[in-house]
This record gives sequence, structure tokens and C-alpha cells, in this order.
Amino acid sequence: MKRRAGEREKELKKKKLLEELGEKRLPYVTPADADFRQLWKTKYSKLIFRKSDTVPEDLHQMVQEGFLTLREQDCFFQDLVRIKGKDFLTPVSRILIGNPGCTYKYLNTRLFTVPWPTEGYDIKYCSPQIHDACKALIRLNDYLHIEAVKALQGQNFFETKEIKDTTVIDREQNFATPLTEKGSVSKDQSSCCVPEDDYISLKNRTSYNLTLLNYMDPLQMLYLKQEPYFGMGNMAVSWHHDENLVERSTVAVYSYSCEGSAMEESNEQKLKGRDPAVWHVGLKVAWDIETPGLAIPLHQGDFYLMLDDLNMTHQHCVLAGFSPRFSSTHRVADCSRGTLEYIFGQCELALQNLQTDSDSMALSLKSLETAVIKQVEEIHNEVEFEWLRQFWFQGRRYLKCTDWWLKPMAQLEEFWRKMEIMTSLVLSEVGKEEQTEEQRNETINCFLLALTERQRLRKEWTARCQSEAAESLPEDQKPECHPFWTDDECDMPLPYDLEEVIANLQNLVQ
Ligand SMILES: O=C(O)CCC(=O)C(=O)O
Ligand SMILES: [Fe+2]
Repeated sequence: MKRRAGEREKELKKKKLLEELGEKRLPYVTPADADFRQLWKTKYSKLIFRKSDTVPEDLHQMVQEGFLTLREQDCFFQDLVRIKGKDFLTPVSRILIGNPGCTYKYLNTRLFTVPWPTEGYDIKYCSPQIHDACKALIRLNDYLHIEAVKALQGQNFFETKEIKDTTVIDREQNFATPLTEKGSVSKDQSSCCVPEDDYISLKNRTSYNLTLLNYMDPLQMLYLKQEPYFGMGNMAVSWHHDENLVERSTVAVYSYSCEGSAMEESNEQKLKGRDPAVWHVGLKVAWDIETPGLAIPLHQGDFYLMLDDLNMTHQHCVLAGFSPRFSSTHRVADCSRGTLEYIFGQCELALQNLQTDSDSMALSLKSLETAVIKQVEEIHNEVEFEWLRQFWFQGRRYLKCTDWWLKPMAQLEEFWRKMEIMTSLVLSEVGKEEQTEEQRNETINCFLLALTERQRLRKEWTARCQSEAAESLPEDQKPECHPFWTDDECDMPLPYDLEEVIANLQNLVQ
């Protein structure tokens, strides 16, 4: 609730600013402006930009081929995100690639990684080309990790003296260079004062666990939003901070616009502002209308890094050019609650409260303690709404690349079914008079809270699946409202619609 109030405040502030602006626009600069360097150095110094010729040619080739493969095989999808209670289809199409079992949540949408080739995992891809594409992206990931480490060292964020003479990453297939190659100080100086912590945090904040790929062909888009503050023109991605990242972690973005070989810069340009033919990344200082904005042109194969807290202090947007364009945005996702390992652990914890009688095979709950029931019912909600419904909402898209997620999803559903039984067991227990009234009321109130949340979220997901935007999607991308059942499907212990169950419980406590 507190968060929603904060969001409302921000919304009002934004609206007021736009009203004040009226027809006027705030100033912004591009490399063509005289004060560009100065502004970059003083207000945007944590933005690092590298031209394509600094990247090894074979890496360009692999990665760009990978992008084209993924497009050919229809692996990019527009996301049906939810912003302030409304459903929107993102103009850009996306695919998430990364560590097996990892997810990334943005705008109320949890994306599931197509796993990149990882030692110890047997991953089946729908084609050898998709395997190659994922492999190219992990190589790019390794390369950008090293570039980010170097950039941070260059900025002296970390006095990284004690760095062992090893490579930054130890996968065999990489472009790793020894960390000692540049910038770091020789070992004999190291012993005194420099905490190993710096090295660890430097590594943690650049060890990307996934990349979110974007694709858009502007010619296919009937309508693109106009950048509202500076008049920067067509936007592919509106102003935002990246969500769900480890604090102060770097974001690295490789950009591949499919420009013709003779670059299609508008010829009569040189008027003012950015070239509308060329893709740009836009940056602005958050909540600041004094500092001019920045628009950086991005040509085929360029990349940029957002270091340290830049993503917190600034917002960025993507300004569309005329040609189709891919980007690969490498991130350190905060997956403390976002991995399969985590959610399986949670399920295991919940199911510890379920026991089977060895003779009758009857199921019962071990404990009826309020805290235990609360925990189990909260995990029930977590697995249902953060995993199962999120996954099936995205239809069958993941099957375009790999069937990797099907097995764990089936397993999670199995656990969730057991939790439906557990909920029904709580219901039949709380009616009994084995506890004092006070204890009973406490348990029921706690239980009610979880069930009310479940009912609210089931309604929200049902509505999301039936939104106009959802209906507009092609058949194989239509959201599935799953799990869903009707009252006459008697293998489910409780109804899908919990309204009556909740009303009965409310009567019990009154
Ligand atoms: O494509 C880019 O340059 C950046 C995209 C972006 O900001 C995002 O996906 O969050
Ligand atoms: Fe972003």
C-alpha cells in the first residue's frame, strides 16, 4: 500500500511537470553539440560508451547471427505487462536468456530464461541454431562482464589491488583476459590494506546472470509514443529505471541496428536535435529539470554500460531509428526469490507440514499453529501467482526455443495441488473446537488474510487473461488461465472461486 501511495505521488508530480511544460520542451544534447562532452563528464559520468570497433569481429559475427536466428525462429515476443492496473503490450519484442532456472520480473511480468549452455545442465534446444544463438550470447555476456570490471576499475570505484592472477571468469569458452593485465597493482603491494570485499562486490555487481533481448522493426509499428519532455521523437522504450537488479550493479547493453552499409543518416539533417533515422539511448537525471538530457546515437555493434548507481539516479529510454534493431541487455538480476532452486525450497518447506498416515494413507496437517499455517498459505500463493500463473500467462512461447521449463512447472503444479489439499485440511480443522476461542480466531484471521489475497489475485489474473490486449494476440501466444477448474471437476478439494469459503470463515470469527 505504501508503495502504491508513493507511485501515485510520482504520477501526480509527472503530470504537473508535463502540464507546466505545455508546448515547450526541455533542452537535451547530442554529440553534435558543443557542450556534450562537458555535460557527459559532469552529469553522466557513469555512462560508458564503446564504439563497435573496440569489440572483436568474431564476437560481433556470432552475436549478430544469433539475433537473426532468434528472429527467424520467432523467438521474440511482445510482453503483456501490467502498469497501474492496466494491461499493455510492449512495442518491443523480447526474449530472456540466462542461467538455467533463473527468472527476471519487470512490470508485473516474470520472464523465464531460455537457458544458455551451462556446464552440468543437459539442455535441449529446438534447433542447433538456437543452441548456437544462446552460446553466442553467453560469450557476449563474458565479454561485457570483463569490460564492466575494467570500466569500474578505470573509474576508481574500487581500489582493486589484491586481484589474483586468474581470469575474471572461469568458463572455458570465453574471451577472458587476466584481470592483472591492466590497471591493477602488483601483488607485493597488496597485502596491507585492501579488502577482499571490494573485489567481491566488484565481481558481484558485474556477474550478469541473464540478458533480456529486445527487438523492434519501426516500420511494423503503426504508432510509437513521442518522447514527452525533450521532444526526442519516437520512443521504442519509455523512460524507466531497470527493475529487479542487484543494488548498484552494472547494466551492459549491446546494440545491433540493421542499418544498410551506407549508413542511413538523414542527409538534410544538422538542423537541431537527434537524427530520427538513427537509434539512440536517451538519458536524464531523475526528478531534475535543470540538467539537460542526453541522446547517444547507437550504431551497429556499439555498446554502453550503466555503472554503479546510474540506473538509480538517472532514467533511460530508447529512441527509435528507421531500421530494425536488436539489443542485448545484460543484468545482474536479484534472484533471491526468482530461481527454481528457491521456489522448490519454499515448496519443500510448506509440504513439511503435510503427513500421510501409513495405514489409511489419509492426509493430515502436522501443526495447526498460526505461524505455520500462515507460512504454508503464503508459499501456496507464491507458487501459484509468482510461478504457475506467470508462466502459463505467457502461453506456449517458451516452447519455441526449448522445453526446459515444462518439467519443473509440472513439478511445481504437483506441489501446488498438495497445498490445495492442505488449505482444505485447515478449513476442516478450524471448524473444530479444540483450541481456545482466542487461538482459533487468531488462526482464522491469519488464514483469511492469505485466502483473501488468493481470491483477489485469482480475479486479477482471470481479468489479465481476458483483457483486450490478450484477446488480440495470435492463438499460440494467448495467455492461458492455468490452473483453472470448475466446480464439477471433483478432483480438486476446493473451488476456484473462494468467495463462499471466505464468507463462511468470516462468519466463524464474528
Ligand atoms: O535497448 C536498449 O538500448 C535498452 C533497453 C532497455 O532499456 C531495457 O530493455 O530495459
Ligand atoms: Fe532499461
